[in-house]
Amino acid sequence: MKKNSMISALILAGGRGSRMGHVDKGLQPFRGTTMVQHVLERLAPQVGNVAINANQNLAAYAALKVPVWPDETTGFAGPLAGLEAGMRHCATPYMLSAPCDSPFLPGDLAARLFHALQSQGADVALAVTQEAGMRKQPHPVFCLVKTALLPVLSTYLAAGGRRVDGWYAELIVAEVLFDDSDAFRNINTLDELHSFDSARAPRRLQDVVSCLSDYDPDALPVRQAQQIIRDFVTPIRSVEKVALRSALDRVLAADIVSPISVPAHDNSAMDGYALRGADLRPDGPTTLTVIATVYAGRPSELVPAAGECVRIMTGGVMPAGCDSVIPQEFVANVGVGETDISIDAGTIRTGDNRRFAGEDLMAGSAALKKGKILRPADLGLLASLGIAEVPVQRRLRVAFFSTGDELRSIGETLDAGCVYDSNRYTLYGMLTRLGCDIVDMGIVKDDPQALEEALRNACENVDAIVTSGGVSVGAADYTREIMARLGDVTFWKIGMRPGRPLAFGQINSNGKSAYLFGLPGNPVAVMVSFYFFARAALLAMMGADAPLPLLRVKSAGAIRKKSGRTEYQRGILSVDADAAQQVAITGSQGSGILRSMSEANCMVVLHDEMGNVAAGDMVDVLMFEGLV
Ligand SMILES: Nc1nc2c(c(=O)[nH]1)N[C@H]1C(S)=C(S)[C@@H](COP(=O)(O)OP(=O)(O)OC[C@H]3O[C@@H](n4cnc5c(N)ncnc54)[C@H](O)[C@@H]3O)O[C@H]1N2
Ligand code: MOO
Ligand SMILES: [Mg+2]
Repeated sequence: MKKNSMISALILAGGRGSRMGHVDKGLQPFRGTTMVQHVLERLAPQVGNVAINANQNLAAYAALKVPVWPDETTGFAGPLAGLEAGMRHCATPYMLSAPCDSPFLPGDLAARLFHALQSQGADVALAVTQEAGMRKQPHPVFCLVKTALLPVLSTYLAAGGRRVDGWYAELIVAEVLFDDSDAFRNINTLDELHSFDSARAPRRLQDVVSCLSDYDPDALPVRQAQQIIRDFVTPIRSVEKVALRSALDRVLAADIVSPISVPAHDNSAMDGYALRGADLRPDGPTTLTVIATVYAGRPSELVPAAGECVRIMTGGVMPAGCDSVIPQEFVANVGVGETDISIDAGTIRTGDNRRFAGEDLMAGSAALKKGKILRPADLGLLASLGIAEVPVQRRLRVAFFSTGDELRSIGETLDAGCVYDSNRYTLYGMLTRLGCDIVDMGIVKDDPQALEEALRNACENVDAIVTSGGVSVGAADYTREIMARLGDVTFWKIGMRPGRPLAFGQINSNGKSAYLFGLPGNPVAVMVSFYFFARAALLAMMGADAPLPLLRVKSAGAIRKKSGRTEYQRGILSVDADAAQQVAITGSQGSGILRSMSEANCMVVLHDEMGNVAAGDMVDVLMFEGLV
């Protein structure tokens, strides 16, 4: 991100911190340093210089080696007094402000506000965010103002004005929509501070790994790699409300408690006659008089007396006193005008064909749990509760690219020795099906500068990055070197086939960070590593709870397998002559044979301890497709 030397930044740290128990917010410890230091580190690369507005503990702020300016209007007059102090000392034509309790602010805040201010001829540009289905949320203290407005601000303050939006009402304001509302989160209470600190604390991989007694990055068992990844990633915390249909395949962000009982009344499960079970004679036919008809949606006030019944349709509300329904095909209509019915002894028992109020969902009970991925049945269930909008996790943003000089995109000439890039298409498919917002960054050459640029660019814009290629030990594989330089990334050789090399960690650029999955280049290896490492991690980041069930199936033939490593063989599950399920592997299992994946409908998971498999042995299988 380029610095804009026409802008000075001012960190607003002048408040009383009353919601934090009157502590100085900016100086609160946060992730190894202080809140204000985080804000400073995010702003410094964007602007010419940074200063702080503070009214207490001035020496502690001055220790950050930036100028500290207290309010000139007395009595903790709020953020406008801070802006006034900042503008009075500001030597540049523009001043950017941000509060000291917003440690996640965007790396492009200055650039985007500046662009909007200039292009719209505005006095002030401020950040706004909008979550789907919600109203726009302005963030008035994340603003860029023209320093020349100082006299206007001083006049407003002198007249007793204190509200930031009140002052803006006198100005031309440009609003800039940022799509990451997480970035503007401010931390108001000590509780929030502590929960952020522990929940999103950037742990080092070293700390996670040190919990394992027998860690060997060059011979890491699959289960250990999965555990390290699971322990390292943390869920995103941004929630949005969406209309029910848009919630399909999204991750539910809060428990849903049933506001009503479904069904709301006892009702009939059959078209037939509602009756009192006590009227049924055990020793001979029962004759009952039909006194009315009840249709679904049209409850009746009638209360049948002994010896009476009511014709009822499926879903019709059970009349008071009735507890059983006889389907109409089991009765004989008798009597004059067929007003009576006759039921043979033993045809039904008391309570048959009656559906109870709340038997599907009881008012006040948990209908759906947070973390569930909403499938068609869940949409229906929510609809049955009359719920029109659902809180879901915001979509995870994932960038991906392929690395390698030998790669060509489809549409390009396939030069000698080159291959078409297929990994970007398998990754596109897998990420899309997982419900991620994807950014396809194309092919990146085996060139250190291009790789660094691509990784930094991705890091500043997404939650996670998936790359393919360059993670083994080849001479042109710069990927490892650059990844390691940009953050906390580890390189493993995992005890598995295919997919042995894997890079995993977190990289940083301009105050932003993103998780990184450096998958191996071989076309089958990239898919297998995605399914068995990246998938679970991305789901965990989405806050989703979606374990994969393994089926146990008979192997149709013998399979060669080395013990001491996990092998993921591509298989076809079918039924044999006795209608029993069996699985056969799909011919050549090389890591470059993508056909083996395409022909397969499942993966045979052969665990570490297993050796060769004989025909008829039971093996674990993971199906590629679900029902929908
Ligand atoms: N001396 C060693 N060599 C290799 C080892 C090893 O341990 N020691 N591991 C092998 C294994 S296992 C794998 S898997 C690969 C992984 O290699 P890289 O991640 O470095 O990937 P590349 O070298 O860039 O490419 C490998 C292979 O895959 C083709 N490829 C790459 N990207 C794509 C793409 N987007 N679309 C289609 N095909 C792609 C590439 O052309 C190479 O053929 O390393 C082994 N070597
Ligand atoms: O593990 Mo590599 O994936 O064999 O090609
Ligand atoms: Mg390589």
